[in-house]
Amino acid sequence: MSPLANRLVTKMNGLGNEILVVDLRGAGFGVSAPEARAIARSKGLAFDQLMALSDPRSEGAEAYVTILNADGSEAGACGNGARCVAWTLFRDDARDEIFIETAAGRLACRRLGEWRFEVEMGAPRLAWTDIPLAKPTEDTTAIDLAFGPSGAPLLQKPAVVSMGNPHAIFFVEDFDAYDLAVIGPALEHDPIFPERANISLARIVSRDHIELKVWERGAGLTRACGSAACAALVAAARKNLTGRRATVSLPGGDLDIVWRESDDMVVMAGPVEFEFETELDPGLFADAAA
Ligand SMILES: N[C@@H](CCC[C@H](N)C(=O)O)C(=O)O
Repeated sequence: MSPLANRLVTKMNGLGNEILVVDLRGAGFGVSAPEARAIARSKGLAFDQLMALSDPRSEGAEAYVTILNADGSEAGACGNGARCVAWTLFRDDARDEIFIETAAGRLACRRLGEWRFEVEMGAPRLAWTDIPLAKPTEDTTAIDLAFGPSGAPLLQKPAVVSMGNPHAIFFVEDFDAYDLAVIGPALEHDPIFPERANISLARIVSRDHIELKVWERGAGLTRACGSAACAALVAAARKNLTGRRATVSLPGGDLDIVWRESDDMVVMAGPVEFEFETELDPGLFADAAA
């Protein structure tokens, strides 16, 4: 039987990005890719990202967080998930700031209100090797990629940004001309992205407002993606389409993003929602090798 059987999980969402948090600190085991896929396939617990907490690896951090997409792949960053993890950690804690660790680094999380949190998502990584791209590319604000969806204007020259995970952002005017569910999978798997990529369509509304839709690597179309919102603001600011602070409107709602000049840090603020807590049914893992 899977050691995850009967473990307590917390179902939350960040702007409709479906998040499952499982606290495995002290347990001595994590969540395997087949186990993650089995939970994601289940009726009541389907998630976009599963945030698995294990023991912290450095002084002063509350937990190390492994981020798994619905397809079982691991991601370096998840902004909406980080806010949900912060909510679970702040639940019985009077402090207003804590630190979590992820593959992308140590993130400071702050409570702004009962259901609102801020996360320091790290500095963006902008070299082609950081994304990574398959070939040397000097200008990562407009890479050599074009895609011609049927019945819509050509998509070309996306900006790319790593927030600890790879993002490609196409700035478009005809925001509603594209079916991201159709073009997303092809772009996610384009050979220019050896580790695949999260694909965004962005429309500049004003110098401090961006509209964004995201096809997520390993999860598909989601209602919101925090790291994509950070990447979009960085890409827009680098292209001088916005300043270094903007509201990013996603289908699930708004995130406030700031790219701090003083230390290069990208800071994301937004809400979370608690849905329910339950134990993992042992039956879920009957075919977890699949
Ligand atoms: N929804 C997340 C991003 C999750 C990871 C992403 N799909 C990847 O594989 O890089 C967010 O809120 O940032």
